[in-house]
Amino acid sequence: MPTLAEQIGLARLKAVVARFYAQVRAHPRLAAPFARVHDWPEHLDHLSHFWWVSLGGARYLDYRYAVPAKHAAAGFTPALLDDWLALFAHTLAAELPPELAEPWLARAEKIGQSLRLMHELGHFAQAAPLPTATES
Ligand code: HEM
Repeated sequence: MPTLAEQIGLARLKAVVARFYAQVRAHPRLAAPFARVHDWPEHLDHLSHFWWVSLGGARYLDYRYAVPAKHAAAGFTPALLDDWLALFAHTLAAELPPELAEPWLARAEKIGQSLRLMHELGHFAQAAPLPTATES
């Protein structure tokens, strides 16, 4: 049974990732946090590899991801995650047949839940100074 990554194929996966981030950069709320990305070709390479491996493909890049630190720095919030997931669902439905789009979206939703939990547990607050007792 081929993995989901293999069923999609690397070229098609890369095209989905590129289209998604083009839409992110034009989105009224997601564009601002993503303005911190300066090397878009590199970001797209890293994200394509991230999804390839997340969907069962073999690693082909020697890159260490720093997902909590980067999302803390980017100002991740649950509301932005809702925007992100809605846009991702839209891109997947436009680019892929449902039997490939649906399991990919399910994987994204699971990762989104982990990010939401990290946010709730305060992992993303470490990059910012904690409020002091005198501030209310
Ligand atoms: C399920 C949803 C999401 C997934 C799977 C995801 C995944 C990732 C991954 C794998 C990276 C690369 C990290 C690295 O290079 O070490 C990344 C970077 C980034 N993500 Fe997300 N992300 C999600 C949601 C969001 C949301 C809601 C925001 C809004 C703030 C966001 C903002 C960013 C930014 C700005 C970067 C680039 C940071 C930098 O290079 O400095 N992400 N994301």
